[in-house]
Amino acid sequence: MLTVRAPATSANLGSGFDVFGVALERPADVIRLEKADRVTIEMTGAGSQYIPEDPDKNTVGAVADALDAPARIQIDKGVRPASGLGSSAASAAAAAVGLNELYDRGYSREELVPIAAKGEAVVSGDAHDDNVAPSIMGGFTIATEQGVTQVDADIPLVACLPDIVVSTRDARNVVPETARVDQMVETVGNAAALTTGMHRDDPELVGQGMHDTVVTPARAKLIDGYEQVREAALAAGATGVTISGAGPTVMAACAEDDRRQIASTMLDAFGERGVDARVYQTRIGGGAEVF
Ligand SMILES: Nc1ncnc2c1ncn2[C@@H]1O[C@H](COP(=O)(O)OP(=O)(O)OP(=O)(O)O)[C@@H](O)[C@H]1O
Ligand SMILES: N[C@@H](CCO)C(=O)O
Repeated sequence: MLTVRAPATSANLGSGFDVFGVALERPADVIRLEKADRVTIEMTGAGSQYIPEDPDKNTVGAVADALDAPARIQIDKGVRPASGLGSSAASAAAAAVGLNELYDRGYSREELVPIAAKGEAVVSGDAHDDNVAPSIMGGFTIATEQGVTQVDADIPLVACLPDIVVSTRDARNVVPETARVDQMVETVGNAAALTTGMHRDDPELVGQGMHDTVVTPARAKLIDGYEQVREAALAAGATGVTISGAGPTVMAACAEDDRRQIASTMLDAFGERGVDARVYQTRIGGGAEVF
């Protein structure tokens, strides 16, 4: 049996809607695979009771189809579904990397990105690459129609996951259809600052570049306590705060020394709203690993 660990990811980072993503050092999905006559899926772990084992409804089923690689697939979820931490993408990424190796298909990591994205299409209707790209390739990724650009980066992060469910499908329905030119100018500036910050491992520049006035305010309404948690994290030293992916996870960038304080402050702020939450003190990490 082959074992693959694929990390949770955070897409968008504010200014990079549907383009930017980072791999997180933790949490992660772990899947085990062996060749079989047909695809079967067994799920355990965080939120696994809510995830269909039917290959037509699970992200890994679409990936196995795309690679023509039937297998018995056991998935241990470290990433809760509908979290904003790329839960569905982590399984798809792990399956793409693992089945490519199991069946010796010979695809590069970059070539596996659109294959894993077929799994994402099963759950959200769209084959966007911004979670599967970092889960497969690690670091900071810029996914466009031209392909994926990857940069290794080291930025401390705090991911605070409230006990609220926001599906990607619902969160996409509230995205505004248009933006003003002044918002476009601001977004380009912030995205450029963030990209430069990733190259320099500079949490200040990354945090500054996470600011977004187009998509994030519309989605914040789906997350009870978002504004309070954001303000509390900034007051505790976060360099930037935004919604992770489609939410409800709230993501803060910070300096290493401030991470612990920011984590407890974010938990307290959700607690004051009566919302249970869990927090990951994490950082940008590597992509899927085969054992
Ligand atoms: N292997 C899988 N792992 C997780 N969720 C899956 C899987 N296969 C299918 N799903 C379904 O995908 C949905 C969760 O995916 P969704 O994209 O909404 O959340 P997410 O991946 O945590 O968030 P985001 O993409 O915003 O970071 C759930 O309805 C779940 O049942
Ligand atoms: N870019 C996507 C990521 C979620 O899968 C979104 O924010 O809708």
